Amino acid sequence: MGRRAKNKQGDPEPLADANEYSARPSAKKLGKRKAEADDARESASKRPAKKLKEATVKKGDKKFQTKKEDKKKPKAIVGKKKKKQMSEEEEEGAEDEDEAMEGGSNDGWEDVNDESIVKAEARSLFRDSDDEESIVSKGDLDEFDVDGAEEDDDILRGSVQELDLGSDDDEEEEQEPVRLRGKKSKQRDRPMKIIPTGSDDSDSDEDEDDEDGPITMKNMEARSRAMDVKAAREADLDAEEMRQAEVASDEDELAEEAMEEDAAGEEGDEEPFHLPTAEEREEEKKAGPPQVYTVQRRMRECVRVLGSFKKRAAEGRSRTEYVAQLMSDIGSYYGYNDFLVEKLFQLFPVSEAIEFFEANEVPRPVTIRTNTLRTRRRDLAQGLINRGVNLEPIGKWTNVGLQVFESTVPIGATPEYLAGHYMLQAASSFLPVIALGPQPGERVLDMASAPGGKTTHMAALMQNTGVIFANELNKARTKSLTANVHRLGCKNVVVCSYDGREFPKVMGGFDRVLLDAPCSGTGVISKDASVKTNKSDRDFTLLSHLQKQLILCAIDSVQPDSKTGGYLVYSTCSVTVDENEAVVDYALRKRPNAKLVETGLAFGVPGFKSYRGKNFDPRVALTRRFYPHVHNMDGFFVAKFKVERRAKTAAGAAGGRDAEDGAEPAAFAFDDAADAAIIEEAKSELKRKSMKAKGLRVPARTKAAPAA
Ligand SMILES: C[S@@+](CC[C@H](N)C(=O)[O-])C[C@H]1O[C@@H](n2cnc3c(N)ncnc32)[C@H](O)[C@@H]1O
Repeated sequence: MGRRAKNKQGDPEPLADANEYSARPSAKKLGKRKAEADDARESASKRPAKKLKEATVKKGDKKFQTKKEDKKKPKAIVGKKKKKQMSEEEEEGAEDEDEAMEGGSNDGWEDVNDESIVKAEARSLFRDSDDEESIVSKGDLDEFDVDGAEEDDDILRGSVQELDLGSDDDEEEEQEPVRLRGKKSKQRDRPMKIIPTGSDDSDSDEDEDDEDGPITMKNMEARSRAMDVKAAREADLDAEEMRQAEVASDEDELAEEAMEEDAAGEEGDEEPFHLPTAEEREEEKKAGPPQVYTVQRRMRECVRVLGSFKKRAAEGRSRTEYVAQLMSDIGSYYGYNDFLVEKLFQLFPVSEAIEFFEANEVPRPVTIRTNTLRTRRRDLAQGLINRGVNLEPIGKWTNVGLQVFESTVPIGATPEYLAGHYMLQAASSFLPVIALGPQPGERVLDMASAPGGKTTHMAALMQNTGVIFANELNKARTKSLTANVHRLGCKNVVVCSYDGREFPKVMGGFDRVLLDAPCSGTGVISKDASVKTNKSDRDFTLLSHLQKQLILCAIDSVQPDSKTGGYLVYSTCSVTVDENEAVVDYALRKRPNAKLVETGLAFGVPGFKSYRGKNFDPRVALTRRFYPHVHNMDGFFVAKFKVERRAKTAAGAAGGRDAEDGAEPAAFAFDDAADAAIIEEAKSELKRKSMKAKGLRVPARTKAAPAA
């Protein structure tokens, strides 16, 4: 995977890939963290400008054929195992390109101003779009329709190394094209004359001419025979390619094993690894921060041992000791406080935890959301490309997102930005709005809305109809919210400033509610490193409590009888369970009329059904988690509820919370009563259990359990 591809917001991997990720050993990478992180930092916003030049490929160019053949290669050729090897080669390739750009006439940025390139680039931008925009755009771009249009797009989008970048057709015959892993393309081995027919005495030119000529009674049989032979030969060649690719794959695996052995050999030169005892760790702490090299090596060793404990652990040492050492080293290496390291470490299998901490050191891709109230994505892309912005659609899952790779202008100050054509917005922030799916004409509440990324997205989806109440507790933050609402031309938004916990008292009966809750921000550490050290246990307790209160109010603000909706989406930019699954589970228990439903998001990892001995409602698996190391986006959580009419319960009647009559419940009066009833019941259950354990006679239950 190339530098660009590595940072491109490609279609995020499904869960299966997350598992695969977790299975990948990370220890090897540790020693190279600095270099890789620096490289990634640099590349997160870059892609080789040569891509623009690739857009100049013409119809009939041999590159099309090369790419077409490349497409046939089995996946093994570009499998994950080769990532490292490929990225090294691609870097070399990228350097070559840079040199070419400096010295030659093919300066990538000059190319940007070439209208045809801009159009060709724009064409590649909208290939995956499945929205109206793409339908509209098609006509404009028809002039670029050439044979093998599919392949054209692939060429424009392909990794640089996969392409022959020579711009001169004449030269191409002589030049050895740049190939993946320096392997010779099988395409080049194909005989020029591909149809050895019975009438082989004729020269190849004639054959070709003949092929293009009209089918006549006379040549029909020969032509049919020739086609059969051609098909058979193609099949042979494909089989041969497959075979060779498999051989290549095996060779790569052997090479990788050899590299691992070499590395082990090098390590063998070092002193044997010794896991410090608790006392030694204490002494080391007193002596000041350990050498980076020591920490790196220890982390590598601990991950290795924990990955195969029985085989590799030193005699007499426990798993807990290795884990303790590893967490301590992660803390000092990445700069987290002990509390947060442990909290985050516990979320993943060991090697995946390292991937997560690593990913937090690398910035996420810069992404923008097209404001469809003002423009279309293709027009925006074209305008920005004209200004020297190198961008591409984020992925198939969004038809409004663009990823910015490089820009000669500040993205937050272009005329398009000032005119409200886009919002600078993390890709993960699109997700809750997509999940909520607000409809035109609806009445929507955004309970915690500043600075308005999601509010303005919803306004666009609702086509400026209906009404969105954009609430924000912090008055100072309503300024940026209001500014964005104006800049993006949202006319259906009412900004208000209440504590979210006052809803639905202030206002209720919404078709849809978004609660993008205040959170610890453990999903956005790459943006705000202060989270690493400024969060304590108490913070999480308080936040979780606030989130639980807010979610109940959000549920109560939904109109269960909504003709079009009746949904709530709860989201956070945190990955901790206390702020996510625990809150959702609490809401399910407290509000039996709220049911979890599918988020409708095509990717993401299911929420935890149980965590550290605590079992959640099994439906919690319908929620979705997003991780920096898996999806290359901020850590995020999304849960979607369908709110139904409340059934009359004893507890509801006692608390006066009965929506059967359509009255808005008095938020806290009811909540307290309902909570008290549940607590009371839990206490009596405990008492019953304890009496039973003591062998005492247990009295009959006096109260019916609340509906599950
Ligand atoms: C995660 S941010 C919201 C981001 C916003 N949804 C967006 O997309 O731009 C959470 C917001 O909740 C606000 N907030 C905190 N406590 C609140 C409360 N009790 N009621 C309403 N808003 C609150 C914070 O000031 C913060 O602006």
